[in-house]
Amino acid sequence: MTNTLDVALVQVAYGDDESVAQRVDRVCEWIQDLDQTDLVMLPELWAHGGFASSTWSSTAETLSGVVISRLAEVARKLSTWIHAGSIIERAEDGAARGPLGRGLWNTSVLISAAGEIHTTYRKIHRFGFGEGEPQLLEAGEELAVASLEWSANQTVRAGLATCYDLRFPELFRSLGEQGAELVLLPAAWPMPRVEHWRLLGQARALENQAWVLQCNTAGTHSGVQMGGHSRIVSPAGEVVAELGADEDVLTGTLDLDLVSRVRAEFPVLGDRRL
Ligand SMILES: O=C(O)CCC(=O)C(=O)O
Repeated sequence: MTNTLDVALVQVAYGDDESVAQRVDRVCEWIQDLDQTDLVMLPELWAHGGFASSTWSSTAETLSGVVISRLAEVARKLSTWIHAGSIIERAEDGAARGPLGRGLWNTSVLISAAGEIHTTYRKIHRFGFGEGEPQLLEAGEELAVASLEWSANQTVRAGLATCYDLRFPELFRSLGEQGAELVLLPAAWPMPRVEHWRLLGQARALENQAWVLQCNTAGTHSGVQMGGHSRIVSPAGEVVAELGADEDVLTGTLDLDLVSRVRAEFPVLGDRRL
């Protein structure tokens, strides 16, 4: 039996006039209307706003807040894994607040088909060159590789990375060393650099011989036009499917056995000099 994973990447568009609560309602309804799939994926900070940094501290929530609770409910109802994209995570009362003492992170959350939080990943590389994320958010310090199982003998090891992380190949290499055959990358990547997004997504897939799912944001918010072009890239670095710039859903079926076939046919990873 072949090991396949059906995926739906939800490229959410938003502006400045929709509240977080309205967007959560809209996106949860949208996911429930999708055809049955094994994994639904959302963009980085789709609820809190990728570049809405002036409101992050007021809209931030804990992992048991509204965004994740609502998506967990949907995952349970549909019996589907949901990669929630990321949220601005606020530390629980009394929990460690990180070196800046802010207690806020850009955290990706993978929810199982049973509606449980399965894996979290706090974005390691903060974007903004001293402003925005590095000023307001703590940096993540731990890699995350999750084992997903969606039916008998259907499994994959998936590494988590977020947006700007795409520019740091050593992170992806480390995920591969921990067994990642697939990388899940939600983003709020701007239109002016969309060619970097496309080039680097293919490079990360090709050099690690792993599937890469890039789920970006659409629309314009906080004065920044988002790039869209969510895509599915194969372990051979080929773009299997790609969206345009508008709000849309990208669906596809990943042949997970392709990872071992590509690695056996062209065993470049074995020639590394450490
Ligand atoms: O690296 C880039 O060009 C965009 C990164 C970014 O927008 C982010 O990490 O939020």
